[in-house]
Amino acid sequence: MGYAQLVIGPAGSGKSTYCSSLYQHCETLGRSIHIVNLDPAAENFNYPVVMYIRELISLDDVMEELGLGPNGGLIYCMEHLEENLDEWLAEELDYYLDDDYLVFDCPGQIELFSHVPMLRNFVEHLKRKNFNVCGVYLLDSQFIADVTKFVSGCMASLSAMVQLELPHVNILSKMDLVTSKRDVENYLDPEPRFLLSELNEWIAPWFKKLNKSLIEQVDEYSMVSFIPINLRRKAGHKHIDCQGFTSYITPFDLLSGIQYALAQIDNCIQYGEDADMRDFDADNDDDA
Ligand SMILES: Nc1nc2c(ncn2[C@@H]2O[C@H](COP(=O)(O)OP(=O)(O)OP(=O)(O)O)[C@@H](O)[C@H]2O)c(=O)[nH]1
Ligand SMILES: [Mg+2]
Repeated sequence: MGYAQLVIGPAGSGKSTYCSSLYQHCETLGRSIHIVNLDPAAENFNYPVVMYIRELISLDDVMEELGLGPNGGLIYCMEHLEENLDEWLAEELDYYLDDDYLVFDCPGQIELFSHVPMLRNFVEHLKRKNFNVCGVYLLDSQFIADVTKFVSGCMASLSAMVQLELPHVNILSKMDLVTSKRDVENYLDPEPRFLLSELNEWIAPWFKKLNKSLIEQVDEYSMVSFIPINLRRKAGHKHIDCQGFTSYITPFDLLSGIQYALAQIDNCIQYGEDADMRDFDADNDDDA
């Protein structure tokens, strides 16, 4: 049994930064994770990779040789990955099976996980290879600055969840950029009624029915809850909250977000439980 996180989310939402922070966090814990970069446009990232899609195909080559634009080129690269799943990925994955933990850093074009089928087929492939996979959706904290943005962010996350059919964890990234404590409290685990009344304040009255059904959708899937993380601020930096209180960021503050997110994700894919069960079975065998 293998374990995997599929790290997705809109362009610039902090996916690659999350992957590198997760790598560092696991390194300090002495826990092994392997990162795979699936972005054919990415030239620089701050983590070691075990697989890198540019070894298979690169966006620059595709754009140059086929005369495609960046988004058409990306779709072409992902289709190429899909066609080569059996050769490239399966061959590489064979090294990473038992109890291995892979983290896939994906490109930020949301069509890849909202309606085009490549990532879904990719996930199916991982499942067939006996991987437990969790979708980790990153949303930039600027989405909570205004309720209309927030609802659109939720809908994009929801469409990824429906399309990929995976256990799903939402992360609100770049929390250091949020200055209003009220926003944080209202949006991390928001009440549908709160969202609806805020939306109705913003949008013309004839959209009320639409607002209601949007919020009902979000509520029905009970996915509107976000784990906040801040990967930018350095320990020791001064933080002044909205009420004017000054505090200093401790290394623990920085760690706690990613630690909590990892625990939630591990729980979704039952990481650790299988090992516990094996230990339990082994103990029972010894007793017998
Ligand atoms: N302030 C702040 N900036 C962050 C944080 N996390 C990421 N960033 C910045 O956000 C920008 C985008 O981060 P990336 O990690 O490259 O985002 P991405 O989702 O991988 O982007 P694409 O792969 O291009 O879609 C970079 O300038 C990061 O330094 C954070 O917690 N706080
Ligand atoms: Mg990236």
